[in-house]
Amino acid sequence: MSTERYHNQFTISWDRLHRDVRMLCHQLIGRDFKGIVAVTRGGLIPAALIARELDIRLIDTVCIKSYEHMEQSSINVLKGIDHDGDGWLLVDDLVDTGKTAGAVREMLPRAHFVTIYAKPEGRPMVDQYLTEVAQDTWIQFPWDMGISFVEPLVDQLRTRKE
Ligand SMILES: O=P(O)(O)OC[C@H]1O[C@H](OP(=O)(O)OP(=O)(O)O)[C@H](O)[C@@H]1O
Ligand SMILES: O=c1[nH]c(=O)c2nc[nH]c2[nH]1
Ligand SMILES: [Mg+2]
Repeated sequence: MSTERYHNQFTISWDRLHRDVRMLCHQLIGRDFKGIVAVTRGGLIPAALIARELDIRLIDTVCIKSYEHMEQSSINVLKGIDHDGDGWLLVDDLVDTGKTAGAVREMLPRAHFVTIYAKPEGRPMVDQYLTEVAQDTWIQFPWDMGISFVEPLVDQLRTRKE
């Protein structure tokens, strides 16, 4: 872990993400949305999965950057949107400090805002989320990971002793 804020890691596999998104979709079924606005980049994959489950074809984006790995800087809006979100589903992967969500909420005050994961500081910013994660935990998403070889334990210990 490379910053002071995060002491634990919560690793999400593709399977887990897919299952969690589908569980959130169960809570959204029956609502009639005009379309989805995904918060790039993290919101794009949940948005695609939600669109498939709820049969939504109209998908727009707001493009925001604030983190460089685990370090947050000021919110940089690269692309906004020309409506207030009325009738739209707004999707991001997670809410952490809530700063990104705050900026997005200002742009789309009437949208129904969902995230898959929410940490306590940012939680009040969203209308709905699936799973709460502790504030000091970094959520490691599958698109930021790769499958790699792991040395057998005995070899790891031998290397450490040498
Ligand atoms: O609640 P906050 O503390 O503002 O953090 C949450 C935001 O941080 C991440 O995005 P990031 O800026 O890393 O960009 P990305 O979606 O392109 O990975 C994540 O996807 C959320 O959008
Ligand atoms: O991949 C991520 N995991 C997190 O826990 C997080 N918090 C803010 N931005 C984040 N990105
Ligand atoms: Mg993001």
